[in-house]
Amino acid sequence: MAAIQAAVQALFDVEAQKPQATTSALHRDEPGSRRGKKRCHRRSADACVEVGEDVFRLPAVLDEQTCRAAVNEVDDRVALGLSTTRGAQLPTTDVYVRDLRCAAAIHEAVDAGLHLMERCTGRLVDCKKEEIFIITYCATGRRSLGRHTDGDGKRTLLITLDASRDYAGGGTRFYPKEASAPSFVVRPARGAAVAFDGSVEHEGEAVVGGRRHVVVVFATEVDEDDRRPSIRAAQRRAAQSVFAAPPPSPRRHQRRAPRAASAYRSLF
Ligand SMILES: O=C(O)CCC(=O)C(=O)O
Ligand SMILES: [Fe+2]
Repeated sequence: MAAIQAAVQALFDVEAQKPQATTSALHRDEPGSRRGKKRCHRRSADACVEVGEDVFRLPAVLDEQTCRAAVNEVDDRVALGLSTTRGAQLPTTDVYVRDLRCAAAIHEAVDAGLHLMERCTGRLVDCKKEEIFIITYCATGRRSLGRHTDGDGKRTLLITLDASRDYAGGGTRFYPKEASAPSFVVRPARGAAVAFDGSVEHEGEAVVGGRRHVVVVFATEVDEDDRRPSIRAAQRRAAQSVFAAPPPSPRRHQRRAPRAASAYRSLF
């Protein structure tokens, strides 16, 4: 068990790295794939991939149950008229995460996502938890969000809460800074995310069926100050909790130790 714990710890002790252009788990996360339905602690924390300049796909940081709970609560609050909007320029239907019963789980998932963002970009970012919101689109109401940037110096994390079969259209379209590069759409699987530099132009594609819900986090780079170690440690702990399998109970562990150990190794 000690060896397993050490192996898991070693993963998270790796400080910010150059962009991870791995692969596999990501592609298995594509909408519609069976793996998209598994719990996020079964995914590799390294499954981030740069899909365009300064645009990264991240693996699932939220499990299906929490995604469903959040979607239900958001829809209830919208039906009760308890939503906000971002304003005339970018009209949206938003609900603050801080108002949801599952807020703690989403905040932990956001911290895990911010940890992965540091691993992708080499930059430590943080956000104000009370400002995180969920934007909801539906075919018969607010269905899209016009082309915009989120601002220089900002890093945006968007976590998808719906399975791709729950809505038609939708996704985030990116317009690369390189004018000759074509735009592209990212539609992460439920619980998975996309992270990007806020200066990259993007838009919320029109939803033409069903509903789409996205957790929106505007993060900023953390200056070289005393808070860095504690912020980094908190994000690393969140990633450990999200990606590491829960420790087996002592009795189960005694019975099944060899299998558990190999399962851990194949995760990381
Ligand atoms: O819905 C999306 O995919 C984009 C959301 C977005 O860009 C924003 O909330 O600023
Ligand atoms: Fe945006």
